[in-house]
Amino acid sequence: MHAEAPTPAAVELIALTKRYGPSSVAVDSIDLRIAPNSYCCLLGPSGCGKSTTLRMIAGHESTTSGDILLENRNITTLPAASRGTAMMFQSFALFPHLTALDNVAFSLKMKGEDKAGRQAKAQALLERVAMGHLAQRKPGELSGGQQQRVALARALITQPRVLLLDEPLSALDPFLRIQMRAELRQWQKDLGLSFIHVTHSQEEAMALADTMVVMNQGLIEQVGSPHEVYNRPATEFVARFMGGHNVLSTADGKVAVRNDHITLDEADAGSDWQATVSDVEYQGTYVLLGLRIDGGSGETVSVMVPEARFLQRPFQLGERARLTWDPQRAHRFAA
Ligand SMILES: Nc1ncnc2c1ncn2[C@@H]1O[C@H](COP(=O)(O)OP(=O)(O)OP(=O)(O)O)[C@@H](O)[C@H]1O
Repeated sequence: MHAEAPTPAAVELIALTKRYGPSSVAVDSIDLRIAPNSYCCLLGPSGCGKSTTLRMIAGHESTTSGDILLENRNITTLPAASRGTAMMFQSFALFPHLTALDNVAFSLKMKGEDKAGRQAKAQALLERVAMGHLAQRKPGELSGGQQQRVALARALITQPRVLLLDEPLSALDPFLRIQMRAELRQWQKDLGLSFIHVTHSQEEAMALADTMVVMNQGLIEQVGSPHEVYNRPATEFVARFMGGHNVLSTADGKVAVRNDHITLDEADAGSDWQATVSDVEYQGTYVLLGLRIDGGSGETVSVMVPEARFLQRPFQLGERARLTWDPQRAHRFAA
């Protein structure tokens, strides 16, 4: 009896490392498996190494050591064009003087494919992203969303197995960004490819990802679904970076408690966690309160109170309150 071969990862990184100098480690021996047909977001603050990781996968940056496998094929030293990846950049990097059709057909032209063949393939891809009727427009005559679709078609024309996206939405205004985010997610599902998307936005990563990879200082802090990462942050860094959490020093050590899992009650001198309201921010469906904990530490805690509850007891600036939470919702960090 033969055991079934495990499905290969779309992309696997093995001890992948990038040094820009003897004392500058941009990516520090990371291991990662990205599932086939999944949306993966590399997330982290500026300088954490996410773009360098993406560029190494794309072949736009050499590796210092380690391996990159694409569907079990070692692509670590292959030229970018032979890897089976394609890249979509911030602000899409379309050629302004070429029509949408010629932008999409460009890489086939570079490969020497004849004009009729490459234009037919480019037109078919533009149809696929609902841009067929605008094939003769130049980028300057298209909206931001339409440009994104052209950029996608251009990336897909090389028939990649994995699409790499470097901050593709950051140049768009907030309204379009949210609309385009939904389109990216839909395309990934429709195309059945894996997308690897670099972003510094927690919100964007949570909205898009099947798998989030949170990076910090060249290392991976946590890999998991948005739900796992948000509800069980592995480290203090992840809890603070994701936002929506308070990191509290308790008798049992540091714990993370979501700001919507803390309740405010009347101050009561005999109990722990007495605080003074230092900030009240109305945000529509809820009110966000900042409170300074009593005692020397001056720690502040944020508490998200649903609007209706706040209206029952509208704590004001300078008022005293007591914080409570269900101990089961106080999350301890791994190791
Ligand atoms: N070409 C380079 N030469 C030297 N150092 C570099 C180079 N590119 C990046 N670095 C350094 O490597 C580290 C990781 O950079 P990288 O661009 O991967 O981070 P990032 O998380 O993508 O940040 P950002 O969101 O700001 O682009 C940073 O400390 C950066 O200064």
